[in-house]
Amino acid sequence: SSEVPAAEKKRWTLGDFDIGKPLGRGKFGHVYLAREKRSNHIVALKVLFKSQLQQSQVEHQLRREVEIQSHLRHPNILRLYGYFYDQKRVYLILEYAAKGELYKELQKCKYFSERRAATYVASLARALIYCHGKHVIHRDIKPENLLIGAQGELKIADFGWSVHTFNRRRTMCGTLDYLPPEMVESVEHDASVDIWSLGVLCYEFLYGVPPFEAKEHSDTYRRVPLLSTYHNLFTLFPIHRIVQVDLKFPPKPIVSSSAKDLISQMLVKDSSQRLPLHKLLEHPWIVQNADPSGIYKA
Ligand SMILES: CC(C)NC(=O)[C@H]1CCC[C@H]1Nc1nc(Nc2ccc(C(=O)N(C)C3CCN(C)CC3)cc2)ncc1C(F)(F)F
Repeated sequence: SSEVPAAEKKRWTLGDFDIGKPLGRGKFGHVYLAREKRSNHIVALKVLFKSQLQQSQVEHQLRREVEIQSHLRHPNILRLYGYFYDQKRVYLILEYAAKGELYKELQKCKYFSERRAATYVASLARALIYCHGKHVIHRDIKPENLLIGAQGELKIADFGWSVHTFNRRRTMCGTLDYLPPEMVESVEHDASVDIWSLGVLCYEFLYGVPPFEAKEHSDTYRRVPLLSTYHNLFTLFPIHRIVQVDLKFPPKPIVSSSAKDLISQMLVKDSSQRLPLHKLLEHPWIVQNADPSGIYKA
């Protein structure tokens, strides 16, 4: 296919694109469907306002996101083809995920079948093995950061909180739902933080709610960025339930003990004891339920 040339080789401008319908709002601006005129390649154009980036002091995070995501090439990682900017805005040229946002699909279905959940978890594990192999930790794996490609395959997007492990960060990041104990206690953390978050995600795929969610207010604080949750931290969010890992499985919906076994091996406080990702791919629940293509066929 006429691949969109890599970021470093080309100076992009807005004139290179026909802008289509808005796809929705991201954290710092709108996302539009767009077509690159020369190649007719369909992309998503994420428009970020410099003023908002400055007042939130996330420029360095954006630079890191662009640097990291533009060098990753994996079927389950959303491509970042390039970027450009003008007086007021920064534009990210991103892969268009035709089937949209996973969290909306999860809200619509309430929860996924074991086959669908296992297929998604296996493809995310393969993407994370690839990232960790390049010393990249995502650190913010959650439904809101996952998109669905044209064939139904999952795409990890939004590397805004990812880091290259050589310069490990101790900053608080991501919404609390998915933070593993060592990050809640903000001690040194490594790639195993992504294993914890994948365990939380697997639980949420199967039950429709994350394992350590506060029962009360669960709709209000849900899906709001860390900042407001952080402010309500000691009222809204039971971080003690994360640090003590009091993992409970509701009676409904009925979930196989094999799935519970896998989740219990990932949501382990001691990060060195969490099931390694390559072992996850050999777990009976994954082997028996995940579609090897990473594509969930209804
Ligand atoms: C990971 C990150 C945190 N999330 C985001 O950036 C979000 C913020 C807004 C959109 C999305 N960003 C992207 N979205 C797509 N595809 C897409 C999205 C939505 C729909 C959809 O359901 N509608 C248009 C529906 C159609 C029906 N009507 C009724 C509602 C909207 C269909 C396709 N591809 C690439 C991106 C990307 F990431 F490259 F920008």
